[in-house]
Amino acid sequence: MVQLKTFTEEEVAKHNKEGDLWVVIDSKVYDLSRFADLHPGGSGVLYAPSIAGQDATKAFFGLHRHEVLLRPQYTRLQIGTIKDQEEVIKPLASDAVSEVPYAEPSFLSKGYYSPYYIESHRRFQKAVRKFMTEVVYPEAVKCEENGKRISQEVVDKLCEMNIFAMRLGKGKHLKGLTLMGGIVTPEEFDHFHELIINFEIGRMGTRGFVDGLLAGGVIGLPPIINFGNPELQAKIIPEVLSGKKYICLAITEAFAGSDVAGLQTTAVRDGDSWVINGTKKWITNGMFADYFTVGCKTDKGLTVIFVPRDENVETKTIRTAYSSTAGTAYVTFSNVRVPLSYTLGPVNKGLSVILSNFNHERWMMCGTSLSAQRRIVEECLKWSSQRVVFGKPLNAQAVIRAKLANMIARVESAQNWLEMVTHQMNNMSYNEQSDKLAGPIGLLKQFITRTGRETAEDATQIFGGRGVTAAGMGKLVENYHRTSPYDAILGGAEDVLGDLGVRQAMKKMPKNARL
Ligand code: HEM
Repeated sequence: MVQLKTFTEEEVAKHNKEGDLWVVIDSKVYDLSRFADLHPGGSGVLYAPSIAGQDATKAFFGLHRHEVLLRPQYTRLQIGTIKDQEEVIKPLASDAVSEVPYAEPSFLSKGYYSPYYIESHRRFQKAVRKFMTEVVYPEAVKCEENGKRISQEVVDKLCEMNIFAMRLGKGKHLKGLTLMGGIVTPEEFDHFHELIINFEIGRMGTRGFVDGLLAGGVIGLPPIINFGNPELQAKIIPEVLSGKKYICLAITEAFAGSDVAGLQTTAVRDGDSWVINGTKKWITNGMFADYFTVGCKTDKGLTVIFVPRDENVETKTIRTAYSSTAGTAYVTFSNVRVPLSYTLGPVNKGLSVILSNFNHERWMMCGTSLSAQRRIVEECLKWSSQRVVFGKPLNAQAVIRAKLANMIARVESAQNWLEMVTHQMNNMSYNEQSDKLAGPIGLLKQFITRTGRETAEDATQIFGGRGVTAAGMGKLVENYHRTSPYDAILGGAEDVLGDLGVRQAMKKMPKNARL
């Protein structure tokens, strides 16, 4: 390693003009003489008397994210450090938690206790955070921007840790698998471990990639696990869990969304086969899926059928407000023929197969969505303390503090509700969950997505123009503001879910309840 020189502030101050320009940022001396003309913010700003040859730390952090300084092309600009000064602003270690108040769920905050999380969860969280930071995050940023699907290399690493399998929850599909390099056993793995994965995914702030990260499989594979015939299960489950094949769920159509009973894709029996015709819309991961779990109209109801991609299956990209890394597709089935043995669950009773998936999907979205919302709270707390306006930090303004108070209260209340529901899931049988949790999960998802949009609005106001700029300081806020409506639609529209919650409560009203 090259030993960096040390300089005094007086020495740095002499380099304060075009062709000979140094600045100090957080005790580090940068030679910007040649970079000035390439600086995205222009060269003029760098020659200002308060910047050229001076300590520009405050100005720098009012305009750039710390990550700018960590990019290899910019770290090279550092020529030394200031004598007897030490850097204060350091990047977090890849497994570290943020110390910004409310940036993490309270079980991760120093000195706080939790009734739900035990040592196994904390160990697991540390390992998942490290893996996500080192392996997945760089890929997330790249794919979110270029719109390409997740690379096979990263999928292979995810599958080696069995992260994809864990995202399906606890159960028989985990049997015999080594989870996160053996840090938890399949028997020990519970819905809090799973919640941790969802939180680590959501906090990346790359909403399109969150779905590109095989979300289609999280909802497309369970019908095979729960309703497929043994031969189909033996072939498809290992292929998908090992990342060799991709699967998605194809239910929604241009004709029917939340109104599943209105589907128009048909499956007609012909000897030992189904012949499938129709179209599906908004199919997450459809662009790169090898397999489709398809909701079809049959003679007396709905039937769910497993369909491998062949020349009669066509997928076209749907351009949406989030990144096309999610692989959102319009799918056309033209006389697709599959064996009757590919039927998932009872013929004409597919609605129960579809509904059986919903609670888990919605609960998963509560986790990723709330985590994204919490990340925005962290962004706002940081920004409002480092941004100086009218000579004071932004958080010296009462109106900003009032917005922060509401944001914090929203994530903390949703977190506590979500953890309570997760605790119930850990203790209830599947049937008890269907009976008792469909309503609360619907209401909780409505609460998280609605408050998410309020937080997106508040955050955009706090960040100003940066909140609508896709790169730089406000990039996470911009991404969140643009994409938070997704969570209010996918997995059941917000209003429909709120209504479901209330209808479930009405069903359970005691017959003798009177004021
Ligand atoms: C090592 C030193 C510096 C590097 C590597 C650097 C790099 C960059 C980069 C990459 C951007 C594009 C936006 C982003 O990605 O955040 C930018 C924008 C900018 N920079 Fe710098 N910069 C440096 C120092 C400074 C300093 C000392 C100032 C002080 C005035 C400054 C003022 C600006 C301004 C005004 C913008 C435009 C910000 C905006 O559009 O919101 N930069 N800089």
